[in-house]
Amino acid sequence: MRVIIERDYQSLSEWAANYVAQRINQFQPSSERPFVLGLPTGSSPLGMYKALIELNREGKVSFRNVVTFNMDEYVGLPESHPESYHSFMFNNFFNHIDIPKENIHILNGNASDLEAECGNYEKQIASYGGIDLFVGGIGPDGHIAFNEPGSSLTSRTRVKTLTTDTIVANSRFFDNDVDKVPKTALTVGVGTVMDAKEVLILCNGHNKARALHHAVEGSVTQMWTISALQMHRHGIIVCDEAATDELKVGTYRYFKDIERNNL
Ligand SMILES: N[C@@H]1[C@@H](O)[C@H](O)[C@@H](COP(=O)(O)O)O[C@@H]1O
Repeated sequence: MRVIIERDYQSLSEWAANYVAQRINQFQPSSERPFVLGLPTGSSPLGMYKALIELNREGKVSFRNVVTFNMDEYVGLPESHPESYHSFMFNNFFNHIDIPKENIHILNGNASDLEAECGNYEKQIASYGGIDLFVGGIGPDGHIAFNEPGSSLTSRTRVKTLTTDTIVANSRFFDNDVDKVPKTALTVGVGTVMDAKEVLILCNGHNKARALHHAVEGSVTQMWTISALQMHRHGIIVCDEAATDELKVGTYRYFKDIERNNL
C-alpha cells in the first residue's frame, strides 16, 4: 500500500485529481476500450471533483471515453432529492465535464427489485472487464462505500443497513435530523472495490485519524472494512496531515520518506 501524505485538503485534492487524469491519459481510452472509473460521494472527494472539472476545462483530460460506476446510493430517496447520490454526482461533477450520460452508472435505490438491481450492477461492471481505478472515501468508522463494520471483506453489491454512527454523521446533509436520513442503502461490496485494478482512497481531517490508523497500521478486519486495502496489489491512500494524527511517528516518517520523490 502507498500512503501519500499531503499538507492539506487542497493539495490532497489536487494530487488525487492529477493522479486520476494521468491514469486516464496513460490508458488512452477509446469508445471500444473505455477507461472504467469507480467514484464516491461525500465531502472528501469534492475538492478532487473541482480540480478534475478544471483539468477537463483546460483540455488536460477528457471523460468522453470514460465509463463510471458510483459506489452507493440511498434506498428510497427520490433521484431528484438534493441529497441523493444521483443529485450529488450530477451537481458536483457530471454536469461540468464532457462525459456522455450513457457512460454513467449509479445504483437505483428506488428499483422495485433491489437485489436484482445489485446483481445487474455487478454484471454491468463485469461487462466492461472490471473497474480500472476505484476512487473512494472512508467513514469515521473505517467503512468503505457503505460497507459498515462487520461487512464481509469479500462482499458484493447489495442492500446494507446503515449504522447509527453513519446515520448521525450523514444527518448533517439532512437538516441535522437523523430521522430524515435513509436507514438502508445499496452499495458495492468490499470485494467489488478490491477487484478493481487499482484503488485510490481519499482521507482527510482529524475525524478520520482513527480510521487511517486502522487502515494502515491495524490488522485486516471486518470491523474496519477499509483495512481490506492491505490485501490489494495496487492500493493508495492519499491523506492530509490532520488525518495522520493517530499514526505512529515512525509510520508517518516512513511513508514521507519513501514517497519523497513521488510528486
Ligand atoms: N457512503 C459514503 C462513503 O462512500 C463515504 O466515504 C463516507 C465518508 O464521507 P465524507 O467524505 O463526507 O466524510 O460517507 C458515506 O458513508
